[in-house]
Amino acid sequence: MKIIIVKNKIEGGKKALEIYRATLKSNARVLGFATGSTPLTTYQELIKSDLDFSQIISFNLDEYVGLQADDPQSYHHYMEENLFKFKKFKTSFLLNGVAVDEKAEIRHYDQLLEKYPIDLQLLGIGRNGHIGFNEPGSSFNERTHKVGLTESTIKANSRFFADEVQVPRYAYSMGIKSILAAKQILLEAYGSSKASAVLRMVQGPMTTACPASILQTHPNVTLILDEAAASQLSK
Ligand SMILES: N[C@@H]1[C@@H](O)[C@H](O)[C@@H](COP(=O)(O)O)O[C@@H]1O
Repeated sequence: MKIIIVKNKIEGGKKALEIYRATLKSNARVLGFATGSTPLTTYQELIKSDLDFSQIISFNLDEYVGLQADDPQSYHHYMEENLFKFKKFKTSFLLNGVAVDEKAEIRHYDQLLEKYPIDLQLLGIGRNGHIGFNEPGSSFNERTHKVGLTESTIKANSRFFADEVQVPRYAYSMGIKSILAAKQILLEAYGSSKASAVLRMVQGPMTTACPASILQTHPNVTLILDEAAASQLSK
């Protein structure tokens, strides 16, 4: 894993932009995006940049089950507001949170991912080490699937909702196997609340108890961390 330490998430966004620039230059055609507060400065840098995404296909990691695309808390809405309305993409694939046939939706997403392999997957990390919505205990061998969210994730994500009761209890997520299939992975983590998850991801044993620890096996992972998120790593 290549680790880049930055002062803060603003600087992190600028470093991430350099990585996107290099990736697009090397003819990448498919980008995988993430949601949450972490990638926001990266999206701001992409928006301000001269990068052209009009020939780029994008995927998103996950979506809440039960939320319509235009629901303000949906990840569709997040992507629209924070990136897509400013930068035009060729096509953007997201899981449909209100699909009537859940199994067909999952199968379809896997087929799309197989057809358009991801060149660069952006990730955040949950405080419990989850990536996408692959919670502790998730199999390393799963592709897209439906997950029940843990209490800690529901609590952490409730800050985006009026109250905790409104946080959906289920989500669709690309699985660990789909994430590992990306040619390159960029994970960003900022703030002391992520320090223990970062430690377990980088220096802990590889275990499903910390889903992000599997990234130790991927040949091309870059971490952008601020000093607080990196504070528990041994030098
Ligand atoms: N499904 C998302 C993850 O993709 C994200 O990485 C995580 C951390 O969010 P934040 O960046 O807001 O800390 O939250 C959610 O659970």
